[in-house]
Amino acid sequence: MSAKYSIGIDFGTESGRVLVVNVNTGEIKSMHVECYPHGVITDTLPSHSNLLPIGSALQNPKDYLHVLQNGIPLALEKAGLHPHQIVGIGVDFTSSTVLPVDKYLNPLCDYPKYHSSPHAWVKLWKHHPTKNRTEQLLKLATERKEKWLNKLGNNISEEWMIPKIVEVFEEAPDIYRETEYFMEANDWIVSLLTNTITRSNCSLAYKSFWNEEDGFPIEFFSSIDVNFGDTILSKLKGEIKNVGTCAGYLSEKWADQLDLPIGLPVATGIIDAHSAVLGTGIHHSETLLMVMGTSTCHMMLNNKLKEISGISGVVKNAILPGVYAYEAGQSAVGDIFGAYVNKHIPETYSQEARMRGISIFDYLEEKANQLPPENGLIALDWHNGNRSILCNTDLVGALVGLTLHTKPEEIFRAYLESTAFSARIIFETYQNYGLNIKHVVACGGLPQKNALLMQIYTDVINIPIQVSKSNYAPAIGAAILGATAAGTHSGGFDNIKEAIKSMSQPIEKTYYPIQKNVQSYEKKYQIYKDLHDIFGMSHSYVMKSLKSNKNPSPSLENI
Ligand SMILES: Nc1ncnc2c1ncn2[C@@H]1O[C@H](COP(=O)(O)OP(=O)(O)O)[C@@H](O)[C@H]1O
Ligand SMILES: O=C(CO)[C@H](O)[C@H](O)COP(=O)(O)O
Repeated sequence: MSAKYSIGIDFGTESGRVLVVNVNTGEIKSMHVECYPHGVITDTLPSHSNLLPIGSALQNPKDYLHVLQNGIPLALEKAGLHPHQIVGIGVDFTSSTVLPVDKYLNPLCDYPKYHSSPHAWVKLWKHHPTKNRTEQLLKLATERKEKWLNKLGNNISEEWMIPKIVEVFEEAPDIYRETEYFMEANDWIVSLLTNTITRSNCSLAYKSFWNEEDGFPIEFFSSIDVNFGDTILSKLKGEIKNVGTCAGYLSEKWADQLDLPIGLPVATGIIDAHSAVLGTGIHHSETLLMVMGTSTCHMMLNNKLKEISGISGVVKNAILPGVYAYEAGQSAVGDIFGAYVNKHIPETYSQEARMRGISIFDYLEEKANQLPPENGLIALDWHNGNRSILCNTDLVGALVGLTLHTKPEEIFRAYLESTAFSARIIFETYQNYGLNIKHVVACGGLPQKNALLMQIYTDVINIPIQVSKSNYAPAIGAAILGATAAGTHSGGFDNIKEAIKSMSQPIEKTYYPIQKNVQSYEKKYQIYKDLHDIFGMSHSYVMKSLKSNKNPSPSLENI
């Protein structure tokens, strides 16, 4: 009998990856990465010269289709498989990445009349121009004592779906009216492939104020604006399905385009970081997973519900049936290193790296590795705001301790360290609420790319960090869901746990704390925390709750 495979598609911030994974062994038979031709649109829309509002992060939905249309056939060709060896497809996506579509699921940005309106395009998770509106939503929800807020870290983020939709409602009423559905990009892809309208419980619960018990908060929506309340539910309709179920079957149109069998099971979508929990096979409640790339998400599973202020949310059944999944995050990590390397490195460094045939990242890592942890520079890593636990996209980065002699590698190392300190604040918040952390696993692109970074994290948190073998844990997780959607009768699995046992990726390497560095970083971390409080508190929602005589969260009292 020929081996069976599942396709996992991971839509990231800059690119999409298609993996073909053996359902019995987890072997990655082939992989294809497609960079999005339009990338992240921050300044002007294609063929238009009007500047977009600061903080815009839009995308062209055609780029996602490109990943399907090019990526799947190329990955299959590389794998050399017969299409009937594929048992299912799973999709994960960055979130909340949202687009308005018509009743045929066509994106409104494809309509010539809307081509020049930013509100008709995909708003990527890191689209941040909606600060004031989001603050108003939070104020309103807090005043109304909305129950759902407790499970979302007592916060509303600009990175979520509803603030992005309210932005369209208020600023582009014509587009809002003409939108048949606002779709998470993840659900859009799954709905296109299956020719159904399906929504995943995972993105809805973390990003759209929906929950299993109460559904959408319709009264809250009406309190924003009666017209919004009257219209929004119909634009969010679609069958809501749990992660781990089959969303539908590959339509004839897409089967033809992708050269796959008609009727192939397609899994309900999942957020990328959540998918990585499946891909790394984490099931223990005392293990924290860091999904490290452009940003970092800190994921934990637990059978108990704890409502933790400042995290991104806790949702039951979002990753594994019956289990609560916790998410917190840092909205820029690799992005900070990338911005520094691309914009601030002297030409002499780039030349030297080129001459040695290594990347500028590797060159800087080598130089930074020669520095002791005790150097005097400390950075704040808020170049894209602070997602957890201050929940403030307005916050900005800082560098303290510069002299006339500061070298680029010192700054690079300070940035690496600052993201580790920021991660430790999240760790301590989880722990303060009773989520014990005994093991730490790291996956995503960064752990494989920068060993110094991983050693610094290990020394800062003083817990060994296990690095997953695969850079592509989210795509593996998606493939696991594809195999689960297929069921045993088609060569897949009847439940996610069985699929995880066969397909999740092993640990490749473990970093251990170096005690001398642990002590140095302990001191430095205390200074980081002081800076964190001074620069963060004046802006943060914590101050707002203090002003209104509410108790801040225990974790915040401790810092
Ligand atoms: N050697 C390196 N050291 C530190 N950061 C790096 C290195 N190489 C790439 N990066 C950063 O890592 C990020 C890419 O991470 P990756 O996990 O591959 O992407 P994504 O988050 O889109 O899935 C980019 O932001 C890039 O600037
Ligand atoms: O908020 C998210 C998950 O809830 C985003 O998907 C994530 O932060 C972006 O991921 P990446 O850095 O891997 O592109």
